[in-house]
Amino acid sequence: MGDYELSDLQHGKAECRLVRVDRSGEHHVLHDLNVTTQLRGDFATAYTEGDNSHVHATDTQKNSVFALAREHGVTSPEAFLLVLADHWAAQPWVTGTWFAAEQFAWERLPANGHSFVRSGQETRTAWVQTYGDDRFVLAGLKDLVVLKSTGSEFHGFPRDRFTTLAETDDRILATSVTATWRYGSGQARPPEGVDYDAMHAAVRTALLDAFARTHSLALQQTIHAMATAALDVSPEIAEIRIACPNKHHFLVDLTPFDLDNPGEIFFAADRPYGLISATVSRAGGAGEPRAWSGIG
Ligand SMILES: O=c1[nH]c(=O)c2[nH]c(=O)[nH]c2[nH]1
Repeated sequence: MGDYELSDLQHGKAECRLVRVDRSGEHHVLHDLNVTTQLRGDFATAYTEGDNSHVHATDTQKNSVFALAREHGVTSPEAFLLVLADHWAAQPWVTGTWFAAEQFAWERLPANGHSFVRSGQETRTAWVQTYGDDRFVLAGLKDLVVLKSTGSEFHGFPRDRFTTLAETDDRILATSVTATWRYGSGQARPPEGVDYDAMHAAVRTALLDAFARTHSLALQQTIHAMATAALDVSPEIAEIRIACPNKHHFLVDLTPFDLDNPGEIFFAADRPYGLISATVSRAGGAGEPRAWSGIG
């Protein structure tokens, strides 16, 4: 047998679907989460020898999601993941943890205080990672689909023998935003007292506003404008990553039908699509690659 090294081991329960009904007020409040747990630590002998004496069963981890939700409630996904992190980081053989949550939005129906309709196309996301006593909190959203029907140009790109794309000074710009930002200010700890719900709402608004207001010369420029608008929301946001597919809309040639097409009829292609991303951080701020480890 060769000489091999084992690394990057982690285990946990993926996609625990947790719904919590808060009945404390006059109207019920729903939190609908998809929670993933992962533990890192001294678990090598489970892999090399099948010795499970250090393995916190993924079933136990799943149970902790539901029981800790009952004990601590769920205010925001970030706060709930911090509860899980504090619990698991303190267990034997655990040197690090990684928790992720997707949150689906529900809106109360007017008829009464306990009927809901799923609202919002996008999903709110959150991650907490621990390395010993260090804590990192990331928040974000995905599948935020936006479109502007003018105010977008694309020209000045290099032309070579493979280039066929026409330059345009008026096109549809459409994308599905994935944005992830890190709360922090230098120390490997999230800032104290962050209102994660309010902050999330403010960043979402800033992203949408920047998308709408930026007269775009490239999706790249729009991404940069959205990222800087998000950082402008609060000094508690240290860095943000944005990834956007360019959902191409091609003007259809209607001349075979003796029709003009003054920017009215488009073919919405679903693939291939451009895929454009960037991270924007505060100048001089320490990047924290550990906070992003494992996050796509
Ligand atoms: O905004 C754009 N950025 C690109 O990099 C690109 N490439 C492309 O073909 N169309 C576009 N549009």
